[in-house]
Amino acid sequence: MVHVYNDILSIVVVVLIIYISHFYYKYFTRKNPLPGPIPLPLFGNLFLFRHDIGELPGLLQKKYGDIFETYIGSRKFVWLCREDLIQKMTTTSTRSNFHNLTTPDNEGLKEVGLLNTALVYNLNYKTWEFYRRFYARSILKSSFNIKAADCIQEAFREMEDYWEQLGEGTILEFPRWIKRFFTDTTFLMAASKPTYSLASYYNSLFTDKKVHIPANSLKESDTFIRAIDAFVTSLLYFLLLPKYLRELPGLRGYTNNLKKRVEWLKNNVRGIIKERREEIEKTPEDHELAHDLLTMFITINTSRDITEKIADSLHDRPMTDEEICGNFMELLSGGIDTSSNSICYIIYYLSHYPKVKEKFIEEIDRVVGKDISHKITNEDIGKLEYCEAVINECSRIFSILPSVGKRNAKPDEIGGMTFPADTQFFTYFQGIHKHKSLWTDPEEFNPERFMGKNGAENKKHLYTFGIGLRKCPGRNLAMLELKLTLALLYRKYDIELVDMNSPIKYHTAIVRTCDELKVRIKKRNI
Ligand code: HEM
Repeated sequence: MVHVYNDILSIVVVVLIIYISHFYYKYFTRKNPLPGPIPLPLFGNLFLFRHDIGELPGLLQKKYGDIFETYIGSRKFVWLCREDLIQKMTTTSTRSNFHNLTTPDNEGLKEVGLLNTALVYNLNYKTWEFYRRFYARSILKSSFNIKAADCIQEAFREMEDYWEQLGEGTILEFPRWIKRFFTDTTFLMAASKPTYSLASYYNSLFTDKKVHIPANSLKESDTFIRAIDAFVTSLLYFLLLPKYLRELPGLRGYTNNLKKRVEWLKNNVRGIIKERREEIEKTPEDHELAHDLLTMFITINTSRDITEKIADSLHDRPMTDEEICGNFMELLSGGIDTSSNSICYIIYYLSHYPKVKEKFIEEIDRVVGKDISHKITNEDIGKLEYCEAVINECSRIFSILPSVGKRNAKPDEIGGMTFPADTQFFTYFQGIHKHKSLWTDPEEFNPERFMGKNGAENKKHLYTFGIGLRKCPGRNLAMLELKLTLALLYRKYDIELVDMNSPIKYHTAIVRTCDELKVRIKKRNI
């Protein structure tokens, strides 16, 4: 018996040695070798990802230069950290050679049901163009900005009421509040429906006066937030991690949990769509329908269409429930984490740069006025130039999405090297945003670089909202949300960090997520 075991063990060892030798033979004789950490068989450089994935490429850039490679499992990823290396990706035509990172047969995305469902992982340009057209004629329109500004101010008033109840000077865990705030505003804009997420967070604190929330909503709103988080994580997790790693004993539970939460979100959104369809059917033809994104999705190219002439000969059909569901989920996930985390980092930087903060508040007082009952208009927001420069500078120095993935359809040349079709690239925006060839004193927080005559030129090198064809369709709305929220906060309040010595605490899962930012909020003496 012992002999049999020894024989099996010898075979296993021989197979392993052959496998590892073959792996390294292939690795060291690969075409177009780039510098980068040496991968392990089966795992690649996965263990390096114990570092934050926003920071890791920066560390590797210092060691290996502006173009290097890493491996996840056996998949190779080429990192591009200098602006000239991503130039070919700036083209906005669907005939561009550079597309989203996914492939038409990505098994992970198929498994979680996120392939070709909406915009992000859609490789079918006929439907992708239809949805992009929808964004262009809805969210990017100024008429939608009016609705957005109303929703933001409504949710802000609610948040202030809770702060008032908690008492001035109470320490607030700001990332929790602002995420709830953007969840409520985004949902109000998208579906004119309350999610009670601010209310449920307030009720979860030790407060005397609880807010009345309809039964079930409290639990639903927390599950909802967790489901959106799972959705965002899944976008990267299922795209990149091969099945054999997702199914490892330590990861299987996590994988299943993500799938369960994404499924919960889908079912919930399907329910919301069904409810709204019924409401629309019951509304007489001569009555106005709710002016929100959900109604736009449902009525597009129907007799009740409330969108602005989206139809053309190529896009003249209504959307199916599954299309609406996919787009609605992306809309929610695209807008909440990005905006709420941006606000946290802006508060952090403003607190550490008092002169910038002074100028920033001076502009808000000048443009919006000190009358806090004044409803901030879109015209006011348009005039907040320095505020926009602060947002831009913050996203340069601490990029909220440090990198995005791209893939070439045909062989292409980058940096003097020819890459075969289907090479997987990561454009490392954070590296570009701090590259000495582009920026003077890149480590210095200086919003002035986005003001005046140099400002417009510098903005061309800022990739906050991505690049080329897939550039963020929510960018105008995002800018409006950030400027308005900052104006509402700073026109009325002094925001102090509780610990000025603490570095920013965050982790990156696509978006750099602020884990902790304790603040004290007091009314300003105005
Ligand atoms: C501060 C806020 C935001 C930032 C920093 C941001 C950033 C980005 C970036 C970097 C991309 C990837 C672009 C690329 O692949 O090159 C993207 C795509 C996208 N964003 Fe945003 N975004 C923000 C807000 C929003 C909002 C408010 C929405 C929705 C209303 C939204 C919806 C989307 C969608 C649907 C895509 C996928 C586009 C496609 O693949 O065609 N984002 N965003």
